[in-house]
Formats: sequence, C-alpha cells, structure tokens
Amino acid sequence: MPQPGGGAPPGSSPGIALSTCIRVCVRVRPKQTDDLEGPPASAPPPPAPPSSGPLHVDCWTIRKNQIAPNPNFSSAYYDMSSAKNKRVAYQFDHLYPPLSTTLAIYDETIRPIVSAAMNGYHSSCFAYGQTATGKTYTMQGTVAEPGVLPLAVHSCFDIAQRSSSREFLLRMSYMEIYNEQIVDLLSPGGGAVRVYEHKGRGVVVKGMKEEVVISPDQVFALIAGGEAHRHVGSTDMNQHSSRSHTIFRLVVESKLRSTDQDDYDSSPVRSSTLSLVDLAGSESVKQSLLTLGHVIWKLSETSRKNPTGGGALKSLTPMDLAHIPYRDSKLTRLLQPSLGGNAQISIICTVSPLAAHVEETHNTLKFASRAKRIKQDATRDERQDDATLLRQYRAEIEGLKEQLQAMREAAPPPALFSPGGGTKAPTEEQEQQEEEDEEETQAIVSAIHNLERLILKNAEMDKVRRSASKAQKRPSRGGGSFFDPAPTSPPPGSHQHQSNGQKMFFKRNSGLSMGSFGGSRKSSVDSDVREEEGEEEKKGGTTAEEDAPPVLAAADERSVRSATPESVASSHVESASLVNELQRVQGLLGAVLDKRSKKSGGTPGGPGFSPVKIGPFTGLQSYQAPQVGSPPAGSPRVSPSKSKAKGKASPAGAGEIEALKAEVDQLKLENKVHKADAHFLEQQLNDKDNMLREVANVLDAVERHQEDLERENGELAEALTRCQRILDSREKELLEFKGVTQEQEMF
Ligand SMILES: Nc1ncnc2c1ncn2[C@@H]1O[C@H](COP(=O)(O)OP(=O)(O)OP(=O)(O)O)[C@@H](O)[C@H]1O
Repeated sequence: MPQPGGGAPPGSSPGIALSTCIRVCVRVRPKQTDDLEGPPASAPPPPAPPSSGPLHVDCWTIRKNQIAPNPNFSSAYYDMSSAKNKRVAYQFDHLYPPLSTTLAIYDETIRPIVSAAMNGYHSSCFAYGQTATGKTYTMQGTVAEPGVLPLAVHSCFDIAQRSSSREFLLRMSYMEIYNEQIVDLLSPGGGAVRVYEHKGRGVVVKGMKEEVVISPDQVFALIAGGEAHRHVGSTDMNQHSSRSHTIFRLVVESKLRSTDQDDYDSSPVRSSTLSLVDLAGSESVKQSLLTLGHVIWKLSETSRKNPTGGGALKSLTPMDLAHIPYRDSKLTRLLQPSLGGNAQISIICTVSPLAAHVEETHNTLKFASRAKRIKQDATRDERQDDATLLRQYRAEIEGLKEQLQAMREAAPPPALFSPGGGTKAPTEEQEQQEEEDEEETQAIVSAIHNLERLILKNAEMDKVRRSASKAQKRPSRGGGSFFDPAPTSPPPGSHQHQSNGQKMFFKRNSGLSMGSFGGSRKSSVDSDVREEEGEEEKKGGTTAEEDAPPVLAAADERSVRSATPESVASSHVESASLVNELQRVQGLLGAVLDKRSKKSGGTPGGPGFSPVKIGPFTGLQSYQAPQVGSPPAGSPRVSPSKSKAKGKASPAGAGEIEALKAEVDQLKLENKVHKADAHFLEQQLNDKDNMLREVANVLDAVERHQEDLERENGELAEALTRCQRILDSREKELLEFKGVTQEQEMF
C-alpha cells in the first residue's frame, strides 16, 4: 500500500500535460440499523466479499468493478421485471462494496489528484450521491475513520515537507453554497461573496477569505471553526447538510529550491488549487445538481464528438464550449475552471444498497457513467512574475535580511578597552543603546523567522541551503543562527485515533480537531478563540501565542479566483494577508529607522541601509502585531521628545541645533521612503497595465479567431446553398431528362 504523501514527487515532470479521463468510483454504503429495510439492531454486518464471484447487497449485485440489479431479489420497492432493472449493468474504475475503507478509496482514486495538485496541476474531487448515502462520511470521515479531506491535507503537508527540491506555500478557504448563496465559512459575517465572469480573468470569486496554513492541525481547526459558523441547530443539521454543497479549497504555490540565489530567483512559481467538494443530496437541490448533471452530460458529449483532440476538452475552441450551461447555477459557475478541461478530477459516487432507493441509485450510476467519459488535459500554471504570494514573501525575507546585515555592520564593536589596559565600563547611555539595538535586531529576526515558518520546506535541504549562503556572506556579529526556521508543523497524526464512535471529523465538539487547540498549541485560527484573545489583548492581557503558528487573515476584499493563471495572479495581488504582513513589517522597519536616525543623528543605519520597498510606509502606527515578531510590550522607544531631552544636556543653543539637525534628517528619511513608495506603486501600476495589455491582446486574438470562424461559417453556408441550388437544378434536369426519355420510349 502506498505510504501517505506518495505519488510522483513534486517537480518530477515539468511542463508535461496530464491527459486522463475523469476518475470515477462508486461506494456502496453499508446497511444500517435504522434503514427502512435494514437488519435488526443486533444483526452482524454483511459478510466480507469473497475474493471472486458476485457479492449480493440487497437489490444490487457487485462483481469486481461492475454493479447490476440483483435478479434474485424481491421487494415491494423493487420490480425486477422492469426493463431498466433487467437490462442495465454499470462498470467503473473502482467499485467499493460496503465494507471497503475510506483509505482504500483515497489511495486508489484521490491520492493521484492530490499529488497532481502538489505538482502544479489544478485538481478537484467531488462526492456525489443521494442524501444519507455517505458523502460526508467519505469526505470528512469520523474520528475512527478519517475521510478524504483529512487524508488529503496530511498528504499535502507530508509532500511539502518531504520534497527536497521544492518549497511550498499553502493557503485555504472553506465555503458552502446554500439556497444558491455562497457563504464564506471562514468569515461568515464578512460580506457578500460574488462569482462573476471577468472578461480577461475568467470566473472570479470576490470577497472570499483565505488563510495561509502551516500544519494539518491548523487546517482542521479552521474547518472546525467553519463548521461552527453554519448556524444550524443539531436537529436541522441533516436537512441543512443534505441541501448544501461544501467546498474546501487549498491554493498550492511551490518553487524550486536552490543553493544558488540566481537559479532560485529565475525559477518559476507553480500555482494550483485542490478543491474537495461535498455535494448536496442529489435528490435535494434540483437546480444546481440538475445543472451539474447537464454540464457533465454536455461535456461528455462534446468530449466524445472531438476525436481530433483525443477527446480532450482543452483542445476545443471557446465556440465549442460556449453552449455548456455553467452559469445556470452557482455551483457550476464556481466549479467551471475545475470542469472545463484544465484540471485533474476524481468523483466518488455514493449509493444506497436499499430497494427503496433503487431509482435514485440508477440516477447516480448514470451520472457516474457519463462523468467517466469526460477527458481532461491538465497543464501546469507556472509563473515568472512577482504576482505569487510565495515570491513576495521571499522578497520580503531577503529585504529584512539585508536590513539586519546593514544594522550589524553599522553597530560599534561590543568590547571596550581603555588605552592604558583594563576594561572601560560602558556608560549608562551606551548600555541603553545596546539594549535598544538588541531589541530591534530581535524584532527583525523574529519577523524573518515568522515569515520563514509560513514557507513549508524540507528541513535537511534547508540546512544545506543555509550553510551555503552563510559561506557566501561575511560573518556577522550575532553568530549566524538567527535565520533558523522553527519546525513548520506539529507532528501530524496526533489528532487521530483519540476516540471511537461516529463523531464527524470536523464537528466542533469532536475531541479530535479541537484537541489540537490545547495548552500552548492553541491556534489563533479558531474564530471564537480569536475573538476571546482579541478581547484579552484589548484588556492588556497576554495571549498564548508563543508557540502558535502565525496566521495571516485576509480582508474581505480578498478574492479566491478561478483556476486560471490571470485569476490566481490577481488573487495574490489582492492578498490582504500579504498587505497586513507587509504593513506590519513596514511599521517595524519604520520604528527601527526612526530610532537609528535619532541615535546616529545622520544617515539611518549607515551605508547600504535603505528602506524596504514594499508598499505604503505607515510608520509607528502600523507597528502593532506583537504575536509576529514585534518587541515586547513596554520596550523603550526613542520618541522625538526624548531626542530633544537628550539635546538639552548639551550647552545651550548647541542642543537646539542638534535637535533641528535630527528633525531635518528625519524629514529627509521620510522623503526618501515616500519616494521609494511612489516608485513601488508606479511599478505596480505598470505591471498591472502590462498584464491588462496582455489580457487585452489575448482577448483580441480570441475575438479575431471567433470572427474568422464566423466568416468561415458564413462562407461555408453560402457554398452549401450554392451546392444545394446546383443539386436542385441537376435533379430537375434529371427529372426532365427522364420525362423526355419516357416520352421518346412511348413513341
Ligand atoms: N461507508 C460507511 N460506513 C459506515 N457508516 C456510513 C458509511 N457511509 C455512511 N455512513 C453513515 O450513514 C449516515 C449518513 O451518512 P452521511 O451523513 O455521510 O450521508 P450524506 O450522503 O453526506 O448525506 P447528506 O446528503 O444528507 O449530507 C451517517 O450516519 C454515516 O455515519
């Protein structure tokens, strides 16, 4: 059996298109004690299937990967003489009888698409089936048997941490569609979520929150929080779950690692999404699931009629795909990028074995049969520009490291000796300055450390990389251990197997997911916990954040886009979490610059010390994120008034001049920073303009192509009409000729 996180190692097949049919499997739910026709409560479970030969589960017979109505079954609900039951047998890639495990399904049907997602290909998994057939059981699982979602999340982190060639940045969103409304489960009060078609970027989802995640436990905690946000009483829960679609989406960015900085800078970032979708009961939500069925049918027909492209949807023109009714429901609209050809897809269809549900089971099996005909042709989305979050974080870290290096070089040597021998005691002012220097250094080191923690990587490879880059750099005063990344995630698996029973994996009160909040591992991602902590902070209390992973919460305007390159890029650009982080670091550096400027009374930080060019400088006001690398509360700061107070110690007049000089320097510095900001903004605008221009060019090309096709169509229609006329006149002539011949024969 493959190990967790198995499959092709990321980075192994650059540029290769994955061309496969949709993987479809069917899982038959076991009979339960409360089923209408179920066995009595004390009945043993159905026998394990014999290794060969048919297995009869109520009105169905399973033989290897084939399922057909059981000819020997009789029930009031089941008419074997009906044409449908007599004739049909369905065949799938995999067919799972009642005693199969979710792990087997995961290994055979889902693991390949999870590996593909980590390898840069957009991937999706859907659970489709009638209410109460086990969709949620399969996707979420229970404490005793974790579902596809937790297994996939573990695989993703495992792949990220085992990969010696790539580093990863993961972020997630969690949403549901209920009554044709999209609800952001990570931020339910966060305003409306909108899906619309952007002319250049394709399908765009606006207003969805994303969280950068660094461990499976953090993901599970976020999902548990999201589950709590559904605002559904336990009695309404089944009703609600059978009528809503739940979508978990992980955005995966990865980049080749290299000890050579130039190689590293020039390597592209791969960006992909992994969507895991627990659909509503197939009989419950008519509009969206009918539309999904319709879309699948149209796609399978289009795929079948396209032999030139090997049946692959990607080779079809926009005209060919224009008639696919994606926009008829929110679900298909949202999933359009995952269904349109450029994605790896697995579908798990769940069915009931009961005769009472035979009609709906036929419907599900027909849906599954149609889906497996669709051919996908996924290609990687690789980006060279700065639009990915991973590249922006890396640039940020490099900037901070340069600042730190410059600070260290500008600092005076630590030991002071008097000319006549012996140690000269440092003055009180020198001591205070050293203390402040140390605090500032620690603040930057902490910021670097926390940004590094968000990027997932193999620890061994990291050691090699660090020692190589250390060898390239001049030795620094601090001894060089500042950049060591902390372990990126707690040991996986600790949340599993904690109790038995049928508690769902992510339900809020399950000991499993909430267990990971305990003690110092308390995560800041659970909404309630976060709110409480916010309250405590306001009251001046402390939070248990030291060991908790930092979480960058995105603002409401944040977009989760469809899986097109343009939309992913745009999503990254609009990343409010990045903006938060950048503003925080700006504030941090603002504070450092401010202090150094006041201390030296000259160019801040000495030679090579320049502000990081990453967005609007917000100064000390934005220096407000104590959990991610700020100095301890109450640490000394050099304020303008303090600087003036220092000046008063000098002879009268000279003090004032000193203060004025300091102010002039400060103004110069601010001016420099504003210029840097303006330059950066200008660059950003230019980049956006360029992108828009590119998009407009592509659109023009598509429009031209469309016009050409329309013209060709018109010409063909004209030619057809001409041919038809000629044919008609020939027929007429032939008839006339025949008439003449007959007349001649008669005479
Ligand atoms: N393979 C299985 N093994 C054991 N129990 C199962 C299995 N599949 C489903 N069940 C049980 O059947 C019941 C219904 O399952 P579940 O809630 O997952 O159905 P569903 O298809 O998600 O329903 P809905 O569409 O209403 O959300 C649950 O009690 C679940 O624990």
